[in-house]
Amino acid sequence: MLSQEQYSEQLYTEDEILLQVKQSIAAHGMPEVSVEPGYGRLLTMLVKLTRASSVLEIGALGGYSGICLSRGFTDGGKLTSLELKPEYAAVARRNMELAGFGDSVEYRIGPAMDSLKILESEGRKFDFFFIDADKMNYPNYLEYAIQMANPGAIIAGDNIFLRGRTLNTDRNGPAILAVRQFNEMIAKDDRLISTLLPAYDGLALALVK
Ligand SMILES: C[S@@+](CC[C@H](N)C(=O)[O-])C[C@H]1O[C@@H](n2cnc3c(N)ncnc32)[C@H](O)[C@@H]1O
Repeated sequence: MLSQEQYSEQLYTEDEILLQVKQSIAAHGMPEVSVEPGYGRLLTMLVKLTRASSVLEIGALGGYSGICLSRGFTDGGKLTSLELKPEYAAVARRNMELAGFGDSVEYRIGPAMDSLKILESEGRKFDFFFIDADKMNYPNYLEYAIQMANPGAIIAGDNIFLRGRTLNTDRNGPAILAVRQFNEMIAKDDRLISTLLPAYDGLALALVK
């Protein structure tokens, strides 16, 4: 029997551009940990719904989520994408160009915490955040996002269940503790209106009041 996610996905026709992104990720020996297609479509919808024009992505990989986010832009928009590895950012940039978004993306290479500090010092503000990088820093990324949010901004955080490890009380490694802390912040912080979506590996969604 199909899982709920498999059932949902087989209703959609293959997306040639996103398929090409996945092929390039494999060809470069990169890990295939792009956002799940259903959440990619949700990112497009949310950017469009909120008419977000400045989007910050933490974790570019091969550009899959960058394309999904950019597809939501209405009258122009800019994606700032933070990526640790220059070789991954190069693949992401190429894929963004092939998807027609080469002129609307800016990559900042290096540890995202360093890039965030610089962006904050530049006074940058964003309408939309997609957090999808090293889990240890999820609480730090969330705090930066809240600080750099325009009112009404959306924050999305992927993989909040860590393939079940978040729920396993016998597992208490630093990344797991950090994601639990992130989820509690999302749920309890008075500056946010939020929910957690449990499909796939879990997606946290918050609106900054
Ligand atoms: C799950 S993948 C991102 C997937 C991408 N958002 C997508 O859906 O297409 C995580 C990415 O975060 C990057 N990353 C890991 N640690 C990082 C850090 N400290 N700063 C910036 N990027 C980091 C990895 O190199 C990897 O490309």
